[in-house]
Amino acid sequence: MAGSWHIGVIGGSGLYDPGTLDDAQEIPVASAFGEPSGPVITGWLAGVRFTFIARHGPGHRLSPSHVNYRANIDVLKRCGVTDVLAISAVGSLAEDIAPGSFVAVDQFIDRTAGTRARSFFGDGVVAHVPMADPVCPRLSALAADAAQGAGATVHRGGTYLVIEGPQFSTRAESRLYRQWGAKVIGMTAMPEARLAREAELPYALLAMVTDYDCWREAGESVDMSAILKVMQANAGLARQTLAALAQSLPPDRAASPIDAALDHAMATPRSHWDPATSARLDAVAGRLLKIAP
Ligand SMILES: CSC[C@H]1O[C@H](OP(=O)(O)O)[C@H](O)[C@@H]1O
Ligand SMILES: Nc1ncnc2[nH]cnc12
Repeated sequence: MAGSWHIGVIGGSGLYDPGTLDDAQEIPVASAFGEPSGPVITGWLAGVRFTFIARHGPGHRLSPSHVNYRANIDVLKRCGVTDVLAISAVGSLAEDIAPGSFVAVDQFIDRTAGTRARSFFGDGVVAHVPMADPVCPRLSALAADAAQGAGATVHRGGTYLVIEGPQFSTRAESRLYRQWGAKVIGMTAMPEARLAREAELPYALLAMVTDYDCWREAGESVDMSAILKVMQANAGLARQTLAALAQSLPPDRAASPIDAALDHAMATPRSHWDPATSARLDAVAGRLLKIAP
């Protein structure tokens, strides 16, 4: 069934506000999963609704390990977002992916420490969603086209290696990740992408390349001051990408298979759902809760 687009944007390092949105307002949205990273801003661009949240919060006070990824996705779902576009600063693991360019990521390798809450499920309601293709190809292509239209150099496809951080990698790690075929490295895409899938939200990630990490022979290492310079230049381009995306979205949003990701994922029959857990899942699994058990 076709409907309207409502794009949720998660702004990463350097992107702490969405730029000018028509009718922008901060809306109070509480999550059953705790505090989101910061204010939720909603508004319009070219007649398309956008709702924005800054991943590290105002003033970048949350480290990658302390972002409440569940609350962020849950509040976007509660706002009625249909699709999530994540924007992230990353290091490049490939010579041809230069700082300043963008990568429309299509795969992830998760090397986080396992301490981040990475599922909405458990506690008496068990689900296993497929993650073989973690990125929505439609949203990713639209975002890549929009970034290109805004003037960015865009690489389509590439694996994002997610480390726990907050320290950058050692050279041995960085070189190992290249052997694994990863193209970019960052600290935040997991569990964000997993949670978006559980919430039946098509997810795409536009990675803004800020550095070459530390794998190159020349001996340079990653340096926050160099990263900050690239991030400042990229933030404007990211906002222009949102404007270009709004202009280019098809007028109607055709349904995506990801909108029904939970259909074949539930291990626990509805009759056995824990009542407290199902109350917390009123947004994430709201579609299933509306169907008679
Ligand atoms: C500022 S460099 C390290 C920092 O930037 C990235 O965050 P985000 O994905 O939110 O843009 C990276 O993952 C680290 O958290
Ligand atoms: N080299 C790098 N490693 C991890 N996260 C990053 N974010 C930006 N550059 C990065």
